[in-house]
Formats: sequence, structure tokens, C-alpha cells
Amino acid sequence: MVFSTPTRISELSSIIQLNVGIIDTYFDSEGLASPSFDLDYPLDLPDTISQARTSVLEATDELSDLMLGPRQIAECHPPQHTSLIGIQAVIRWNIADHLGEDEETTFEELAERCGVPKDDFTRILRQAMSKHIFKEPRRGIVAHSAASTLYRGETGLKDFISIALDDIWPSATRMLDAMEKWNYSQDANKAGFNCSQNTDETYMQSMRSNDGRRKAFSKVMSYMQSRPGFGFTSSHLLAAFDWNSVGKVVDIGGGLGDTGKDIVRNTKATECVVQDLPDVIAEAEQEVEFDGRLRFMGHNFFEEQPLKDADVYFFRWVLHDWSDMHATNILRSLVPALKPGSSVIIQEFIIPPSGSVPFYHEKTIRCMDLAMKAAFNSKERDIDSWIQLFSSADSRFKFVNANVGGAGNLAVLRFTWEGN
Ligand SMILES: C[S@@+](CC[C@H](N)C(=O)[O-])C[C@H]1O[C@@H](n2cnc3c(N)ncnc32)[C@H](O)[C@@H]1O
Repeated sequence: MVFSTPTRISELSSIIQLNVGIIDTYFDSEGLASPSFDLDYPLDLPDTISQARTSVLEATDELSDLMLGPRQIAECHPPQHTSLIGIQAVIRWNIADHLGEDEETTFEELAERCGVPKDDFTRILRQAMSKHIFKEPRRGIVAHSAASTLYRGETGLKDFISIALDDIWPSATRMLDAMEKWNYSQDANKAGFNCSQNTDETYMQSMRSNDGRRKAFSKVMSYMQSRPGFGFTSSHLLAAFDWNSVGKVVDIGGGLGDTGKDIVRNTKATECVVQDLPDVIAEAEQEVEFDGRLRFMGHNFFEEQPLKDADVYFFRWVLHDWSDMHATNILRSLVPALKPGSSVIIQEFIIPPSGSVPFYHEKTIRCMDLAMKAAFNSKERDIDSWIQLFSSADSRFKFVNANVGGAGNLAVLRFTWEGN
């Protein structure tokens, strides 16, 4: 049968062919080896081909779903309910550090180094390999892939995966139970996490009472800040607002001060106080290299803001940790400190309108949103929900603008205080 107009799958294959051509040209002009899962694959592809790369990813995702068809889509193919065990084991058994970067060894030898029985080890590691994490160049032999080497050594990436798979994933499996058990409560201690861990402590509290987890979480925040591609560097934040035009900034829930340092480093005279819970602040480096322009201060943001009349109160990636009920209280605790014209700037993800982005991105966004619900009983928000959150906290907050930046960037939203 010949179709008079191209079918969707034929359109998609043309998109793939066109954009793969652009990527091929880049690899060729740079003298790079053919893309593979081996160690010579570049860690990140450059911005110049990012649009072509995204187009290929979107089109292959849709093509793959169309080829699976309704039955396999409904069956959740490939079986996803156990799909993360291999990667969880790679991190938990620290397999990457037990194998030299260019080494090859047997499953048996590697299992022994990791202290795990060989049969289970082999089955589980082969699942990770099915996702290109480690490889089996010859039957029975293990070697690193490009991805598995990233787990070697001290890296926040390991903490990132450990938090995702040891904390968030079990919480996700109990999220619906928690909603039913606690009658759809917004309380932070009535999340899937509380069902999975059988605890009354919020995820944050539980993390803080465990030294290892607390440090891991802080390292994850720094890791997210340092990685390219998802827009978590400070460049967008620094471009979205004239930080030189203000004298005093309070970075609330500022963690180890990565953003505060960037603000001070990139301004001439702006002062920044980084606030977080006292135990986090105790860990933050006490910087002296900025003429005292960067300071740290322990403060619980549910209590009244002690630093009055700052020009900017800034929350980066904080309010998405809290349901509307709690986020409203955080904003209200600021009110006594605000002077007319103070800005409240937040840097957060803005959920795009449903259906406005390809499913390839929609899948990620929906999973991020539910990860917040599972662990914190909180949420990601669209633009209307952000504006609504501020106006229901206090009608004197006035929305100024939202600077969305490039794909994947955390947006910068500015509100001003119109009260006295
Ligand atoms: C998702 S992290 C964001 C950290 C940092 N702003 C960043 O973007 O990397 C949330 C931060 O809120 C802090 N936090 C949680 N509860 C807090 C509270 N009650 N008072 C102050 N900070 C709190 C956490 O310690 C953590 O550093």
C-alpha cells in the first residue's frame, strides 16, 4: 500500500535522518569516533548541536511508542517496575570503584571485590548493562562503559542516584497509599516517604537526623548546580536580574552557598547572606575572599525573617519542596521584614502548559512533579500556580515577570512588595 501523504512514522524518520546528519557532520568535523557507549564518547554534546540532538530524541521517543503500539504501551513495556534495580546495585555496591577505568575482569572476580555472591551479582549487573551502564565486551567479562565511569570516585552523581533510588523510588511506590491513608492531606509528613519508611518525620527532618544522608543531599544540590544541560548553573539567574543594582540579598534555604557565591563573585558591591538550617550552615564553607560580602546565617524559614529591609529575598529551588499550605507560611514569615519595593525572587521550574511540549519532555516533567509529591508531599507549579501562591499568601505581593530562559532552565520569577 502506498500512502499519498507521508505517514507519521515516515515524517518522524525524516526528522531523525535530517538531524542525525547535522550531528554526524559535527562528529566528522571534530575528528571524533563514531558515537558509541564506549569511553571515547564525549561526556556532553556542545550547544551548537543541542537543537538537532533534542529533535532526534523527541522523534525517536514518539517513533518508539508508535512502534510499541497500544498493547505494549498498556503493558508498560519494557517492564518498568524493576528497571532501576541494576543501577541501584551499581551505586550501593560501589561497583564502579572496584573496576579500573580501562580494566576488564570476570563477573566472578568483580563480585568478590564487591563482597556479593556471583550469581545474583551477575544477574543484577547484566540488568544495568542493558541500560549501557558497564558492558560485557566478551561473554563473562566486565568492562566500564562511558556512563559507568561517571560513577567512579567521589562524585555528587553517586549521591544523586542514591537519593533517587533509595529514597524517592520507595516513596513513589507508597504515594497512593499515603494519599488514601491520610485523606489527601498536604502535610509534609504524610507523603509516600512516610508510608515507605514508617516514620512521622518529614523527608527533610529524617535526612537531617542522619549525618550521611544530610551530607549526601547537600552534595546533590551542589552537583545539580555544577552540571550542564539542565540549566542549573547560575548563568541564567545572573542574566535575568541586575544583581549589581541592589545592595543586600538574602538567599533563603541557600544550602552550601553555591548561588550566593556566584551572586557575590559576579557583582561589585552586592552583599549576600545565605540562610539555611543551622546544621547545613555549619557545613557551608565560611568564605572570606569577598571582603565580607558573603555571610552565612542559621535561620528556619518558617519563623519570622530576622534580616529586615533587604532589597532582595531570594529562594532558589526551595518552594517546590513544599505544598501550597506550607509554602504560603514560608512567604508569610517574610512579610514583617519587607520594605516597600523589596523584591522576592524565586528560581524554580515552571511547568509548561499541558500539550505544549513533546511527550519526550512531558514524561520528564510529570515524573519530576510526582517525585516531589512522593518524597515531600509537595509539587512543581505552572505559572498561574506560582502567581496564585504568592497572591494567596498576601495580596500585597505583586508579580513582575518570569524569565524562563532556555530549555530546561529553572525560571527566574520576580515579585515585589507593595505594602508599607
Ligand atoms: C532543594 S534545596 C535548595 C538549596 C539551594 N537553594 C540550591 O538551589 O541549591 C532546599 C534547601 O532548603 C533548606 N531548608 C529546608 N527546610 C528549611 C527550613 N525550615 N529553614 C531553612 N532552610 C530549610 C534545605 O536545608 C536545603 O538546603
